[in-house]
Amino acid sequence: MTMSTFLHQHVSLDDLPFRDSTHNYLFLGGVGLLSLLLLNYTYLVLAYHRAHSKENKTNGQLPPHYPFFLPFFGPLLQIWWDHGGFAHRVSSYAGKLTSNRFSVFGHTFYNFQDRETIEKLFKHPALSSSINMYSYVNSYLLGTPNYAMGVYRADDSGPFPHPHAKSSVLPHNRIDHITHHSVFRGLTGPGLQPSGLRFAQNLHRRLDELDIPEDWVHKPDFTTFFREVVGAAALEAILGPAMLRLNPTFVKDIFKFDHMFPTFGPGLPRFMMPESYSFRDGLVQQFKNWYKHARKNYDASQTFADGDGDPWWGSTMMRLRQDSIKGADNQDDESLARVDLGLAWAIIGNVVTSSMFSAFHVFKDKDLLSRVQQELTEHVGPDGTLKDVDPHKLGKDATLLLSVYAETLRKYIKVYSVYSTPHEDVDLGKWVLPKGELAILNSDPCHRDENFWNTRNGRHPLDGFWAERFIVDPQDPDSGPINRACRQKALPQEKLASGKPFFSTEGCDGAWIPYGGGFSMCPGRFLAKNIIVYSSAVLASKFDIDIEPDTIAFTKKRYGMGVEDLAGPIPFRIRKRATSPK
Ligand code: HEM
Repeated sequence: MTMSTFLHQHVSLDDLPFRDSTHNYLFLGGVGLLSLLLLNYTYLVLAYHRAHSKENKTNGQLPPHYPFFLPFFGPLLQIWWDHGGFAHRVSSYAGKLTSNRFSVFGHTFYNFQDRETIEKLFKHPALSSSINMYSYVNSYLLGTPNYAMGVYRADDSGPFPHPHAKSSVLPHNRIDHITHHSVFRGLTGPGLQPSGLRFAQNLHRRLDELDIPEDWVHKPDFTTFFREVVGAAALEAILGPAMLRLNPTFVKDIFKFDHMFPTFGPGLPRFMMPESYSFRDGLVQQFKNWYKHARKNYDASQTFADGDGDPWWGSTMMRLRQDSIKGADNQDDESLARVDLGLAWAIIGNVVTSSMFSAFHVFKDKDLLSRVQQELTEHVGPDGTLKDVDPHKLGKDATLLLSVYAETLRKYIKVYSVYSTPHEDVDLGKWVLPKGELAILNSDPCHRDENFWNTRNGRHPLDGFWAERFIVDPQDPDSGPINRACRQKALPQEKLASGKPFFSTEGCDGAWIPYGGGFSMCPGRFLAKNIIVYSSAVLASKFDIDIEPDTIAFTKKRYGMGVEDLAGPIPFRIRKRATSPK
């Protein structure tokens, strides 16, 4: 029976709201579609609850499908409207973090958020590669040309020195391993301590150049101050002075790029965002200019005394990437400049604003500030100066500043990390991740898990900032980051025996995850910690700072990429401390 016959037999047109039949057909079609959608949605909701009711009874299940009213578009509207709210809904069930999957435009995402699963996921060797994420970032966000993307898309050999047994990728095309090896060497291996020391020198030099007087000076924006001082010092520590000298607008440009970064996410073509595309091309050109110059001038004899840096390539890591990455098929200056742009973004993308927030909280709370200053005096001695302190050492010893650092990342880092399994299904205990599927996890719901974190019975809510959250006081059983019921790991005996309060993230493995986790965990995490702790330390010891606003507003435009975008400037005033060390 056609729609028309059905209408004539069962429905009088007078019952319908429109005079002409076309509109009435459309109206009825709409009602029919809506009913189908409602029926489908009711079924999905029931299936969802049913799946969660068995959640703790069986192992190896597929995570339940999170129900959406519009099947194909999934959560798009919710993400657009309130990404953070959606992330929390899709990550919990009956007040507890859990795992769910959802689909957008036919792509399924396995959203793993319960702690036990996250811990298993981080340890599973089949999930060690971030090559999928890498491919997406390189092509969509950085604009790496298609001819060069082939090796990224084809590499299923994994990040380890030995390729996966089922992979046939040639050694020189093992781009996953090649890139990881280079950043591990530069950021977690022999390059780490020298980079930190170069950062410290650059930071002191840049602050000295500002020549801040002993009388108050007003500045329009604390974030811009951090970009120009901490951001530039960090970039120079890795890319070196020549890059910044040759491209005087580079520091400003990379932060502008950071701001526009999310707009490249959906992969819109050039004609829809020509200005952003050509701005990004301009940045890539800055890298290419630098390569030419560094190749011409580099001389191994000029390597710095730290054994890692040099005046042209900045660090051994940047120099070695020239050969290792370009050794893979179809790589050239253009493609290398794109991935180096990505690395430069990674250097500043989160650490600069996180450093700013760490300092923001230290200076906003006068009591905290004086305890930080006291801690620093104990480190450097009454006549000492932070110029003599290795950031790597401070990043291990400064208990209070370390706790401020960890709490800053807990509160402000809202980041997705992505995992995939190209060769096999992965057993994660309660849940399973099928071969070829994409797992995601989001730090935000974990960082605000009321069931896990210590809030001292609600006195230090997770939306707030508690500078001491990550300090364990052996004399106080209620101290430390984890609430009593969730503490599973024993704390280091020698630290407890010392009787002195100490910094700890012990036992927070699947809960404090600002850097992702597992093998593909952020390799810049140690440098990031040292930068954040050292920046607050230097400012607290050298300057008085009054920050105007008490709270900070965000745009919500880059939820899931780390620190969110600030909605406006943070005016402040600054002066040199009368007792400031040199
Ligand atoms: C607060 C600061 C930072 C945060 C929150 C952060 C977070 C992250 C996260 C979540 C990832 C993805 C990890 C994964 O896929 O599991 C990542 C990757 C990466 N980060 Fe960081 N990061 C920070 C600072 C830095 C710094 C300072 C550097 C460099 C000096 C850096 C270099 C990198 C690199 C190179 C990657 C890609 C690693 C790969 O090859 O897969 N990060 N970061």
